Amino acid sequence: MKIAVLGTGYVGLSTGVCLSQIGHHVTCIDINEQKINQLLQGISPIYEPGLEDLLTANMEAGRLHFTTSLNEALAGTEIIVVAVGTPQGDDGAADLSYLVQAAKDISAYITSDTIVVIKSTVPVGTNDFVRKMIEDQCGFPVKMVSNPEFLRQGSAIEDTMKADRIIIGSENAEAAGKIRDMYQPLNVPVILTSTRSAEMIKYASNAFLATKISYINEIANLCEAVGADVTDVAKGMGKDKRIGEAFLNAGIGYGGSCFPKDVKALLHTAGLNGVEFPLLKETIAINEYQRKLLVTKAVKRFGGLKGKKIAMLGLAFKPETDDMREAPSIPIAEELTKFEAEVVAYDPVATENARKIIGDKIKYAGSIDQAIFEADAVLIVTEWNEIKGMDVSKMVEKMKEPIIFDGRNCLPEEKIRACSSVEYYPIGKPPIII
Ligand SMILES: NC(=O)c1ccc[n+]([C@@H]2O[C@H](COP(=O)([O-])OP(=O)(O)OC[C@H]3O[C@@H](n4cnc5c(N)ncnc54)[C@H](O)[C@@H]3O)[C@@H](O)[C@H]2O)c1
Ligand SMILES: O=c1ccn([C@@H]2O[C@H](COP(=O)(O)OP(=O)(O)O[C@H]3O[C@H](CO)[C@@H](O)[C@H](O)[C@H]3O)[C@@H](O)[C@H]2O)c(=O)[nH]1
Repeated sequence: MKIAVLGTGYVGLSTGVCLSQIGHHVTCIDINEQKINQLLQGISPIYEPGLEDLLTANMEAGRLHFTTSLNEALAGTEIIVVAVGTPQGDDGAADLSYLVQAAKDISAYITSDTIVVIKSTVPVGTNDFVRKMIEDQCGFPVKMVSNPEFLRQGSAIEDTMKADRIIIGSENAEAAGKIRDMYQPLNVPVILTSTRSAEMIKYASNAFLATKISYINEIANLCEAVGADVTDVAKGMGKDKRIGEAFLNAGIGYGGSCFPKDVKALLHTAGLNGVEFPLLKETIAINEYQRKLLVTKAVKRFGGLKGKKIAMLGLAFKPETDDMREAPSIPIAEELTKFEAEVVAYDPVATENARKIIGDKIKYAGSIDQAIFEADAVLIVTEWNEIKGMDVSKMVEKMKEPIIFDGRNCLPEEKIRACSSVEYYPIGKPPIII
């Protein structure tokens, strides 16, 4: 099939690459010329494992193209997949301005055969609204499909190629059938729904996962108070198939480009429709508390942080991505500097993106060793393999004081116990002090 993907960000690019990998002819369009120029040279503008190899292979096979020209991409195209950003607006609602612009852009190229697929995460009713907008311009009925995306950054390719399910929401059975055929080579279970249910499935899934994280974080805080170990508790809970083991890792809260904004957007939709949804308000409040927990603990341990050298290990919102959107490292850096600590941070790939957001109020190191040298304490913020795998005994020897606050419970206990002197403060577990 001939497919155009509008927006080559984390979702659009991964989708475009995977659709070409299963044999379709895909043209990806973006308004960002710099991105398209990089992509035309076979260079991925984002760090995403496995993406660049598939990108170059499919470009060489002639199935994957990039352009900034709508005409080049859309003329004669059967399927247009819209994957532009829907960031958080000032009032918590999803900002649909990129989507509205995209709808205007594509209107001129739509025929009665074209199927418009909205992959961006959009509030319930948006597909209907966009359809009406395009129909007003075109003057004939337009085929719309809501096809929300569930990939995670850091495993985008695997999540797309081996998805748990594909949601296809449409009021047009023929269009839904065609999109099902588009995905057929993936051999993934497909669920057909109305557009409104498809839109709701996306928000309900993200809000549920975010709530699961806030729940385990609250259990972790209680574990700390009563002397239990949240890792054991989560393991014991997760073995119950009705609960499941995934998303029970306690830590410094959820971040990223999706959970924070999508929970707020769902709450906004609830408010517009007269539904209180206090559960979601609590999910957000717990997360806000959790994001600053490492600093709260450090302040308590030292009785103040003025002049203390604090090493932050990890900046990206999760490992295997360079994305800094809503990363817990941002409020942590802010709090630390508010307490007048001297902060030196290290991240294997996100440093340049972090610098654009956090700026020069903290220093950036080129290695773990450089960051931790003569530090009064280490704060583990992102559980990169390099950080999990570090030699803790050697590390603490290079610090001024051997104090570690592990925001991801990612250092193996045996490595801590092998240290001759250490103070190790995990989340939701008893500290180890040697
Ligand atoms: N990032 C994720 O892991 C993820 C996962 C599932 C769903 N989503 C949803 O998918 C959507 C896209 O997210 P993202 O993280 O890929 O965003 P992103 O910001 O990385 O990418 C969006 C891209 O769209 C481009 N764009 C904006 N307007 C355009 C236009 N009129 N024409 C062509 N290109 C245009 C931008 O230049 C940018 O490159 C959002 O709705 C998000 O909520 C994201
Ligand atoms: O047990 C856990 C699992 C995750 N997190 C945190 O939660 C956030 C989100 O992590 P993850 O879900 O792995 O990454 P995302 O790429 O943000 O993916 C989420 O958001 C996407 C955008 O909507 C969806 O497509 C995915 O299904 C959904 O998992 C990160 O800050 C993680 O550190 C935890 O604190 N504990």
